[in-house]
Amino acid sequence: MQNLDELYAMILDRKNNPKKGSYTDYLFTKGLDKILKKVGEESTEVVVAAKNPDKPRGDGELVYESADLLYHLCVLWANQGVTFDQIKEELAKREGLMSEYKDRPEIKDL
Ligand SMILES: N=c1c2ncn([C@@H]3O[C@H](COP(=O)(O)OP(=O)(O)OP(=O)(O)O)[C@@H](O)[C@H]3O)c2ncn1[C@@H]1O[C@H](COP(=O)(O)O)[C@@H](O)[C@H]1O
Repeated sequence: MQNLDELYAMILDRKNNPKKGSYTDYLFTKGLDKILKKVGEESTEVVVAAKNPDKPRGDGELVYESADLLYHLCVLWANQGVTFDQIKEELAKREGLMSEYKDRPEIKDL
């Protein structure tokens, strides 16, 4: 079982100790533009999977594509020197934030 902490740690290890033939190493070697292209593609695939639950994997399609996106996001963070702890700290700062928006006007259809 691999949690996000472990996945990020493994990706960082690939960055610091390049392993020939590894897909993660391939992304780091290609660099930022390639990583951004993959994050963009995988984001779109998440959207398509959510809109088309009748794909071969059914609901599993969204799970599969979401995992792909999370992996590529972790590669982007590692490439840019952003730690997973920073992401968690940012999320933690937002705890309880919703109450600040309780008087926000209802969102109308765009
Ligand atoms: N979680 C992942 C993971 N998710 C997706 N992918 C790869 O992401 C790629 C996405 O598929 P695509 O068809 O979009 O891309 P592609 O055609 O293979 O390649 P390009 O389009 O990028 O040229 C696939 O090659 C997947 O294998 C991942 N590769 C690695 N991991 C994790 O990273 C670990 C180490 O992997 P390596 O770095 O390969 O040793 C693995 O054990 C996993 O835990």
